[in-house]
Amino acid sequence: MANQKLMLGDYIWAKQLSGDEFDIPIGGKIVAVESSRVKIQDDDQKEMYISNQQVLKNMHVSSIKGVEDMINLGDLQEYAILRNLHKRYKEKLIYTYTGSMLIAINPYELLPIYTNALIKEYRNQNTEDLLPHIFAIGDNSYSNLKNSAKDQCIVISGESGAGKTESTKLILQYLASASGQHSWVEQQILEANPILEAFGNAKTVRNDNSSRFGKYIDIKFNKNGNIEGAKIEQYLLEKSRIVSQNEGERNYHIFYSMLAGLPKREKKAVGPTRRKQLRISKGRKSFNM
Ligand SMILES: Nc1ncnc2c1ncn2[C@@H]1O[C@H](COP(=O)(O)OP(=O)(O)OP(=O)(O)O)[C@@H](O)[C@H]1O
Repeated sequence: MANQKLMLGDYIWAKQLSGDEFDIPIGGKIVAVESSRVKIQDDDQKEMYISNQQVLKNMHVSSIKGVEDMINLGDLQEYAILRNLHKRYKEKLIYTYTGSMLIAINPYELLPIYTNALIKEYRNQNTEDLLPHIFAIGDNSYSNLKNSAKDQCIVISGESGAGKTESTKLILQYLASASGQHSWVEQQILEANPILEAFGNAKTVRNDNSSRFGKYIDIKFNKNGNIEGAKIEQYLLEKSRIVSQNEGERNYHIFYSMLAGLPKREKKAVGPTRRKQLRISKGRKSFNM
């Protein structure tokens, strides 16, 4: 874009020159213009000089403002998608649509966006009138189920620690609440989680509460839309973790819970045997058993 005049205040995309194969263009606002280069400020307020040759193009207005549904991005490229998500995340807007899909970014902090009042707000509302939210996905499924009487499916996927388990619980919380009549079946579905997590979750280097199994949850609704029951199928449990764990990781939570609850004498009898060590220090042997 060497020939086009670059103006102060313009938002541009610029090539990175580090040579890394995963490099993508960066977006920024021009804060200074010189003859052969411009200074830009990126979304983290970091300033850097970019040569005129590195400048790819002006940023589309949809990327400057940010969009709630990325179908509306003028520039539907990986770099524009990542910048949009990053920009929203910084404003604590962790949910963004891409058509009927919802992208969630793990906030790693408790945001005040899962209240009962919000559940009510998302019930039967047009998703376009409200901020993108996981409750809207729950509501969409629930409304489709009621209106079409056809089974619905929500697929939650992502890398370890992305927030799949938390998202599943939030959808269940929404469905339990939306289905109206509070019965103990709904309560049982929600309360089954801690037990399942005790047996199937463990601390890993990426997630203190990592699910080490896949889960298929089947929720049955009656004609009135009330929850009547549920079935949880588990698959691919990481069984090897029971006998060995990588450095910095743990066995399944249940073992620690059991030990924590045992009286001292019993704990000694069933607890992990201490490793025998033979340490030889200056001129004398010491044994740690
Ligand atoms: N919406 C959220 N709000 C606040 N914290 C969250 C949210 N989603 C996830 N977290 C935090 O991130 C941690 C990891 O999330 P989660 O266990 O759901 O990941 P996961 O995708 O299920 O990982 P794995 O595949 O390892 O089981 C949670 O324990 C929680 O602390």
